[in-house]
Amino acid sequence: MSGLGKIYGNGTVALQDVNLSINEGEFISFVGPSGCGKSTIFKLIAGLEERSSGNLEILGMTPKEARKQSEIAFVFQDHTLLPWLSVLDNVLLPLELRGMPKARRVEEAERALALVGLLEHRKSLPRHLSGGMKMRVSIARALAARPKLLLMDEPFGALDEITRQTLQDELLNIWQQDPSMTVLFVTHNTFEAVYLSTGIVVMTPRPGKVSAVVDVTAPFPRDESFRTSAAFSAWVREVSEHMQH
Ligand SMILES: Nc1ncnc2c1ncn2[C@@H]1O[C@H](COP(=O)(O)OP(=O)(O)OP(=O)(O)O)[C@@H](O)[C@H]1O
Repeated sequence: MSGLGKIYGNGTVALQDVNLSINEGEFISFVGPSGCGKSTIFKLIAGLEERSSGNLEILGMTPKEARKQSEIAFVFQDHTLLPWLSVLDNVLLPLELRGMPKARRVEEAERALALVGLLEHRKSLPRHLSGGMKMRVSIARALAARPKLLLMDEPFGALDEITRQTLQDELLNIWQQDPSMTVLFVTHNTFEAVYLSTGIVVMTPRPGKVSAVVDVTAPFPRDESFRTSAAFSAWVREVSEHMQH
């Protein structure tokens, strides 16, 4: 992103001069006050909104090209599963829309469900699953097409703390299995950002700009001992301080 700006039709300046370069395979979290433009950045990346100024390139392509080639997938806080379809059919749906042959579709969907530990629930309906399980299905649906870029907008915001931490570990495991997959993650939770990320982008209040990028250089795999370490607290403090300035 260089000089990236977004002014909505009603005149709201959501983003101003955002400059950011993210390497393949990174796990980058975006934190900042409500309304600072985090979701707007995602919408521009996803090609759902047009930028007003500047440049944005994804894997050497425009957002729309990247989306067409199924290089981008999303996970939102609201799991958006179709209630009348089974777990497997929910995961199959986007593959079907892309015209993937049936046998391959089932193979990819089952691979993704196995990654999130839900293969044995493939025939269940969403209403028979817990909140954490629905989120896992939503992650499986995003992973089924093997995206190069995974956009996650506050995916764990509605979950209880224990489930949230379990899913954080599962997500890190999945990400580590594919070194070329880049994850961009929006969260309001500084602890979550530090635990998951290789880097954290701290944004200013509207109009959103990048106020700091904090590298979290702790090695992977990460576990409870990282969460309780002095280094972890120091990174949380650093991010919080940037958020207050
Ligand atoms: N379609 C739209 N039309 C007009 N203004 C919009 C539109 N979408 C977002 N905005 C405004 O742009 C600003 C940035 O919104 P955005 O949703 O990107 O922020 P955010 O950082 O994701 O917020 P939150 O943390 O509350 O989800 C806000 O002031 C919002 O009201």
